[in-house]
Amino acid sequence: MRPPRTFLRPLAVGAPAPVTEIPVKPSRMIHFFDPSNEKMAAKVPDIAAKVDIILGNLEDAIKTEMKEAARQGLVDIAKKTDFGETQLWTRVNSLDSPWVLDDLTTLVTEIGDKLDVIMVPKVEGAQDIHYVDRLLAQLEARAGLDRPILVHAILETAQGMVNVEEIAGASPRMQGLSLGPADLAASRRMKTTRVGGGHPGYLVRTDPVSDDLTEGRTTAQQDLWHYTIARMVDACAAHDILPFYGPFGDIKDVVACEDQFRNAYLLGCVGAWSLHPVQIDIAKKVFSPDPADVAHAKRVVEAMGDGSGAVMIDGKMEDDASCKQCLVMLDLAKALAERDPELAEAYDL
Ligand SMILES: CC(C)(COP(=O)(O)OP(=O)(O)OC[C@H]1O[C@@H](n2cnc3c(N)ncnc32)[C@H](O)[C@@H]1OP(=O)(O)O)[C@@H](O)C(=O)NCCC(=O)NCCSC(=O)C[C@](C)(O)C(=O)O
Ligand SMILES: [Mg+2]
Repeated sequence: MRPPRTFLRPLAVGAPAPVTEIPVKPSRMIHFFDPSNEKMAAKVPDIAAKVDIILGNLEDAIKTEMKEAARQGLVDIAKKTDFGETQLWTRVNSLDSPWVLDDLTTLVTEIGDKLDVIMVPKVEGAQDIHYVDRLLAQLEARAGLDRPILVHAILETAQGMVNVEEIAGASPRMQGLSLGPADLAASRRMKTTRVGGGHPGYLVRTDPVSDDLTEGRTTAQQDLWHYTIARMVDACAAHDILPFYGPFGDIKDVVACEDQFRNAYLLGCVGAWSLHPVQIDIAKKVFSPDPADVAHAKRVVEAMGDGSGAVMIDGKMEDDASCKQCLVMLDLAKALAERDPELAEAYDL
């Protein structure tokens, strides 16, 4: 770890100064596309206008023989597209792969001025972030960039989970973390073959009511990812960076996707990945606060005046702490309303 006084110094001569705060922009969905797939790539300008973040994926899900085409495809798309307020991210190949050095070198040199965040997969500890941090500083200096590119890490190995706090605080570039449930399940030897979501075998059962152990006992499916998401959220909140749920692979099951996204939203995540256009509106719905919650939050904040003391609203006690909860809701609603006129109207902001 760098000592506090040097933490915010650029890591290369001529590199832009690190940011002191991670900008909090609408980030309800990170929409993945394959830049080597011409059909998908052709849809990028339209999709970019609908999403908060669009991400050109270079890692898993891109065939080995298409790795270079995907990298070049992303360069071409970024150069010719005006993304407006939508953030442009990429997921580069893993740090132990033969492609990542060219991914970083090419992307920062060619389109560094357009890239907001680089997602790094399979991060195992602070050392991985330190490697990317220094390399990005060198490349930014060479490209003459005037703002640093931020870094987002995917938690998808048991080691990454064990080191999640040090990863979150490894560099002022750290923008956030996402859960990678498929690689993480494999790394942990979990016995699920699904990409995120629940499993019917992971359940609790009520006690027996008779000697017949099968009689009258109900079960409830539990959330396989609760511990992991909660731990990731704490690491992010402690370091003032942003947590995201990752992918939900059962594209057809839009109902369970919404449930998984909502669990993550309630636990503190700011967004999730959309792998298919059908998941964009699910994320938009789930990660935009309910207008009724926003109206309640407004009432509490108004009733609390300077935010101290206690008041009764609809039979419930509200105090300094619940006022802070309401401010979290209201700050998010305001940020989204600035971007989305429909939400501004729904929230009356
Ligand atoms: C699932 C797939 C194969 C189904 O693709 P499909 O073509 O079979 O689906 P479709 O329903 O037939 O598609 C309808 C239309 O939508 C288009 N389309 C479809 N998807 C997209 C998209 N994302 N963006 C833009 N357009 C899209 C598609 O091209 C088609 O266009 P058309 O009507 O003109 O024919 C396809 O959606 C896809 O490849 N999605 C992205 C997959 C991906 O990025 N996976 C990696 C992230 S998850 C991961 O890595 C795990 C993790 C974190 O690492 C870990 O847990 O460890
Ligand atoms: Mg993965």
